[in-house]
Amino acid sequence: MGEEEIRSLQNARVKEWAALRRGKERRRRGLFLAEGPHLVGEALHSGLGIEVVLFDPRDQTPEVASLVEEARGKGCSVQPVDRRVLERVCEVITPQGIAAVVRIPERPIPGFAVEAPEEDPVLMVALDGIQDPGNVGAVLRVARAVGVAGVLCGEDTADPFSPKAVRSSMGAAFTVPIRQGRLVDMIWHAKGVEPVETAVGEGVRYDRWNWNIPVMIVLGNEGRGISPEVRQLCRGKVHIPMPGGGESLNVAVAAALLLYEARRHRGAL
Ligand SMILES: C[S@@+](CC[C@H](N)C(=O)[O-])C[C@H]1O[C@@H](n2cnc3c(N)ncnc32)[C@H](O)[C@@H]1O
Repeated sequence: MGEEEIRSLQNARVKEWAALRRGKERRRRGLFLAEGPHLVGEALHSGLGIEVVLFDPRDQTPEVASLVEEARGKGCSVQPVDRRVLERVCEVITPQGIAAVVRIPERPIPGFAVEAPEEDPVLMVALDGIQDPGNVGAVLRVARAVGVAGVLCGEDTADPFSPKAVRSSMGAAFTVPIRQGRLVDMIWHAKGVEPVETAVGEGVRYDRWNWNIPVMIVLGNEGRGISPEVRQLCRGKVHIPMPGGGESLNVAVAAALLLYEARRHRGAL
């Protein structure tokens, strides 16, 4: 193979990797990008399928060098690339010398297509039209900390595998079971799990709700809240009091308060 041919093949691969910055391409190929040493490390330690680890051999910190060694030891494909290739592929301005192309995980969600254990009532989260990937990532981060069974992301919710959501989840997107699709259909599918609406100033105070049953905390869009069609499926409504005033809480802050309260009620903290 001539040099010209090798260069054009390499260019085609770089184009394919860079295309993963687009949601449509991620879904079509079932792949996403983990950018920087922290996320590449999380991807390696979470046992995800790694297509290829890209690193800049001229900018190897000890952290990058040890990740490359670990990836090689696990039998992953490892590809040295120029710094400009990393910059072209990644969304962050400084990917710190390493990135990985990773397979989107499909982890089973108890109570959703697979049987849930009776002794530990399912705690799930549903995101209805959360637009900011930073908020989606922050919800995933708290969902992992609390130990939820899974997070359902409606089709109008920002992609949890976008570079920004993955970054703000700090790798929680790799381990929390996630499903993406039409939220109404997914709520129907989660049989025996009670969807609970969350809304400012409406329904029962969140610390007076019975969290000891299988429950799905439904969180709404940053502007309009939960859509009417999803509201219709909810069997209860809770709110977090805001005695100091303000229009509402940030959705990830609300998620944290609600999830920790549910866990505390179950005596699991
Ligand atoms: C920024 S708020 C949306 C505010 C929207 N204007 C409304 O009235 O629903 C985004 C989401 O965060 C959650 N949320 C925010 N503050 C809340 C509160 N005080 N009690 C319960 N949920 C809250 C709800 O899920 C809400 O749909």
